[in-house]
Amino acid sequence: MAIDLRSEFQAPAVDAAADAARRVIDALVRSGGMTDADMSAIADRLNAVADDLEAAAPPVADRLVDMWRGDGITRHDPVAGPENPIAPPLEYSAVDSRTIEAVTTLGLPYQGPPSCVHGGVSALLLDHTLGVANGWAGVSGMTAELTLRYHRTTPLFEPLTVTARQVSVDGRKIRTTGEITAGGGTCVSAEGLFIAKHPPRPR
Ligand SMILES: CCCCCCCCCCCC(=O)SCCNC(=O)CCNC(=O)[C@H](O)C(C)(C)COP(=O)(O)OP(=O)(O)OC[C@H]1O[C@@H](n2cnc3c(N)ncnc32)[C@H](O)[C@@H]1OP(=O)(O)O
Repeated sequence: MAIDLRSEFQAPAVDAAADAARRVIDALVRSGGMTDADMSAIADRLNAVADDLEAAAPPVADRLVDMWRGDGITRHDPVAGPENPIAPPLEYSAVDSRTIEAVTTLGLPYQGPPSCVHGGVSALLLDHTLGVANGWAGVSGMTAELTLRYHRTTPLFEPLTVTARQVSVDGRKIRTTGEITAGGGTCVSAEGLFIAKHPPRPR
């Protein structure tokens, strides 16, 4: 069952623009210096798009309030946020009442070792996914500790399954585990300690 706690804030045109930006990021990294494209002209065109966006954008303080409307999963975060071009984005499904998963395939912008996912990117995906699992299970908090074990390299260009499960809640201490698997094998596993605390939302 797909987890969709943000349907009231759907913005298909915004998501489509973010998707286009993801294509641009991927194509830029893929091109590097090995392209016949006129990169100076492309830089001018991209800057023209940024000029249009900046001219029409709200003050940051107003946007921060807007980002934190509602109580569900955010739309702007760097892992699952459909409106954030640096998010793959992950789309979560419920496995059971305390477990969630998402399947994603990462490309060149997320590379660390040759043809493999950067370890910091794996940490980002797991931190956030453990946090969302906590929200899904009903008690969430902030990351106090995140312990990772990199069992083997995590491949680019192959489907990755990112899973997280809330294991226990003891007072304010929430313990959550997760892993990234590829082809049925564990690439990265994570253990997190979260403390039930919620910074005030911008108003
Ligand atoms: C649907 C919605 C989806 C929502 C989905 C959203 C998903 C987003 C997920 C993103 C997660 C993040 O990246 S969060 C961002 C990264 N994390 C942070 O920035 C956190 C920075 N740290 C802090 O703000 C603070 O240190 C806290 C909140 C972690 C704890 O501070 P505190 O609230 O003052 O609590 P404090 O009294 O110190 O500690 C409470 C108890 O926890 C223990 N404790 C505290 N920290 C630790 C620690 N590192 N290791 C061990 N134990 C610790 C203390 O010993 C104490 O135990 P005892 O004496 O009671 O036994």
